[in-house]
Amino acid sequence: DEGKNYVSTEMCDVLESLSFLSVEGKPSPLESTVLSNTEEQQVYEPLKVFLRVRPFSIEELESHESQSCVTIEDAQTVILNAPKESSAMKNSERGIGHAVHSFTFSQVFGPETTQSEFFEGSMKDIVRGYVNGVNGLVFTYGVTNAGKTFTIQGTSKDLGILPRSLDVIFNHIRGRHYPKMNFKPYLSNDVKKLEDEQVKQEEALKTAILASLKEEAESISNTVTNFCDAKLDSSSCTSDNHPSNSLEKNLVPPDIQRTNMHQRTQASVWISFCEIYNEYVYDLLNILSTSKTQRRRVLRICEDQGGNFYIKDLKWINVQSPEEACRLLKIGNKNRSFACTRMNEQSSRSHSIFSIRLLKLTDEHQPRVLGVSELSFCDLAGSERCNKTHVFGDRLKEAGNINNSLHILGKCIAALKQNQNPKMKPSYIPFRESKLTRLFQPFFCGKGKACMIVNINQHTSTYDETLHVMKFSAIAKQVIQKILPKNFGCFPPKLVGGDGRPIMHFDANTSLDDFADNTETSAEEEVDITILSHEELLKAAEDLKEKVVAERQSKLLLEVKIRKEMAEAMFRQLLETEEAWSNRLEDMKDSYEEKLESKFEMYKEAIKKHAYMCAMEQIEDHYVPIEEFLAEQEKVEDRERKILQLERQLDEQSGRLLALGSLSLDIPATENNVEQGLTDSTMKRANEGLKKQCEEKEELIKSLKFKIQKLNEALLEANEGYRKMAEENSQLKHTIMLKDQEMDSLQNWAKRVLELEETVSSLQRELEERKKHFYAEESKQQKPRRGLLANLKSTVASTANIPLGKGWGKNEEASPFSGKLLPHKTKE
Ligand SMILES: Nc1ncnc2c1ncn2[C@@H]1O[C@H](COP(=O)(O)OP(=O)(O)OP(=O)(O)O)[C@@H](O)[C@H]1O
Repeated sequence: DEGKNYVSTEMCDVLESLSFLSVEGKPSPLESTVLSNTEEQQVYEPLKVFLRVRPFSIEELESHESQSCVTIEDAQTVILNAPKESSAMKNSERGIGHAVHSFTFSQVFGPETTQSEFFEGSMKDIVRGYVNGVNGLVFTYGVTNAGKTFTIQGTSKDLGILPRSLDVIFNHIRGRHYPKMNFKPYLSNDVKKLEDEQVKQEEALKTAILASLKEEAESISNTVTNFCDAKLDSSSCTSDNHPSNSLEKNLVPPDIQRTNMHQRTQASVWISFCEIYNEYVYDLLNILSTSKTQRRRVLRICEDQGGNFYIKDLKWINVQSPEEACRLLKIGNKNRSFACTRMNEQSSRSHSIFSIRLLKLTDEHQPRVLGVSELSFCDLAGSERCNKTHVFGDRLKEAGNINNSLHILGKCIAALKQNQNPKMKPSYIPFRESKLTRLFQPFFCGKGKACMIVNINQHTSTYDETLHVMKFSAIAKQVIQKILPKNFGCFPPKLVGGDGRPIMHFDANTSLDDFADNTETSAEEEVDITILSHEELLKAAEDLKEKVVAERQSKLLLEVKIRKEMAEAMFRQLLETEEAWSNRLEDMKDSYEEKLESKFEMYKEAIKKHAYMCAMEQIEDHYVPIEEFLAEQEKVEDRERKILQLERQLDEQSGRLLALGSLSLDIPATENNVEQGLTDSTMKRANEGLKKQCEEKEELIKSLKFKIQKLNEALLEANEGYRKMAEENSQLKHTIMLKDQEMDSLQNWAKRVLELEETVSSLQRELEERKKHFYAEESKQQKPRRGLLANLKSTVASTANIPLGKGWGKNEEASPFSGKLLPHKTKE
């Protein structure tokens, strides 16, 4: 199945034959066809894992180290035999694991392999891909003293893969080397065009860095010359005068070399060298002052828009020859050891990364950038584990960090392996969990080609660690890499000016937005305190204390401010709540008052009615019929009229008497006396009658007033009664409300109970069905049984008229056989 993913070997060859440095900005017709389909651009191939077994040193041979641990079976296979004292052997004796393990690799290089053989056998693809524009990563993995640094850097007499690769690269670009420094690598894959002033700064920086190793410059150039001389002597050399040419010829296909001669492209080579120590990144090309108080600057890992990580502010130095590059390597090593000496550590305690960036430019008056490719060599720290090394303090911290980053590398590789299996659930690849894996990420995500070199020694004392390394590499070997072969075709570099702003667009799709500020993964400046002296640490502690105090104060102020704001907010909320409640209270009061008033009116009416009824009852006792009253009234009126008439008559009579006064005094006087006597007596009677009636009426009025007073008192009493009733009424309402709430909750519970009952009944039904199904299955299975037990069971079942399965499952006590049969069934 994996084979389906691979583009055929021919396709790989075609892709690789498209030289990164041989085209003039436009893809060749062949390239166009290859790149027209995105699927076709991708090449899938397994991660190359090479094993290199270190030879025993003279001392080791003299101390009679056991030589039976590692056996090279063939060019791909190696066998590990656990020595007696190893944990692997002890475990295998206890039945855990095996004492012998076989591992396969892309290629196994035995102890007798020379540096040159190893380079040719392992680096061909990577360097060829690199000069063709494919990014490359080579990392060495193994325990301390296994030969990792020897493999990458080598010695001055026996150069490792790094100086050899440099030599091949420079030979490849010979005659087309871009002499200026005005195009510089920028961010992860971009190029910055420098102003003249910046170019001068670059040159000054380079001179300063190289000057720091001036005294050793001679020996470096000797080293490279030695290497060339060595190559001249080697059997692999051809008659070519330049030894490196022969090496290049072996690596770069002849057709590419031919093509290159006629192409007008140029290349600019830039170098960086850094280390990751205790999860801090340091630039090894920084000029370190001799002052012990100077701290090394910690660099940050940032992420560009494409999600690629790069080291911010890492120095990239332009090199014009492999000698210069080797000098920078030496300076980096010196800086590393200088820092290490100050920290009293060994070189293997950090991961070092040496990178070479190749910028492809057009050969014009004003060159354009065609592509960027990067080749990185990573010398990983020794992979031994803390428990084995018995370390404490700083060493334990180092070991922890190393183990952690290697562990995360292992996790990433395991996740990559798992993700390429379509049957398995894709898992998260924890690239971001360590600085090392962050920097490795692009190489495992199609943006480069990685290759792993596993270094082992044959020591019995480190057998368990070596076995661990081998197991790790066995997983790594199964990882399939997806490679997008044309770096500049897939990830076109952006060109920015000295100020970091874009100055040229390489294609129509590139916009200014693409140059937005990159995201930094860590916000704070990191400082590695492990490199400080006691006094410095005390000072740093004091500074930190002050910072803590200041921080606490600011936090306190902030807290006070927040609390104040919260209190204000709460107060506002309380006021609002209070207002809302008072409004509600007012509304309630109004509504109750309305209700009370209406009730009060009702009761008033009722009381009025009642009072009227009572009054009517009382009035009945003194009832005077209206007709009688009217008749009496008429009588009174009649009498009043009569009185008036009599008074008028009296007036007339008196007038007449006055007129007759003079005529006859005697007679009229007598007549007058008689008439007056008559009138007086009549009036007296009438007055008496009237007085009597008036007295009677007054008495009636009095009694009526008294009744009204009584009625008023009754009304007051009724009011009081009404008030009490209203109070009772509100209490009753409150009680009813509480009861309603209880009722609601009871109803909810009842609903829940009903639901649960339904669930239980459905589960019971399901259980019943399953039981039936199970019994049916069981009886089917039992049918073909022939034998005493089967007959016995069927007999018992038929006799007891109980299904056999049920008898076992439910009626164990009822069946005499059940006790014996049940355990048998459970076993089945
Ligand atoms: N293939 C080899 N042939 C000869 N000598 C070797 C070989 N490999 C390693 N050595 C020697 O073994 C010693 C340890 O090698 P080296 O320093 O490269 O180990 P290392 O794995 O890088 O250790 P560390 O992790 O501590 O840096 C060195 O003296 C080196 O010269």
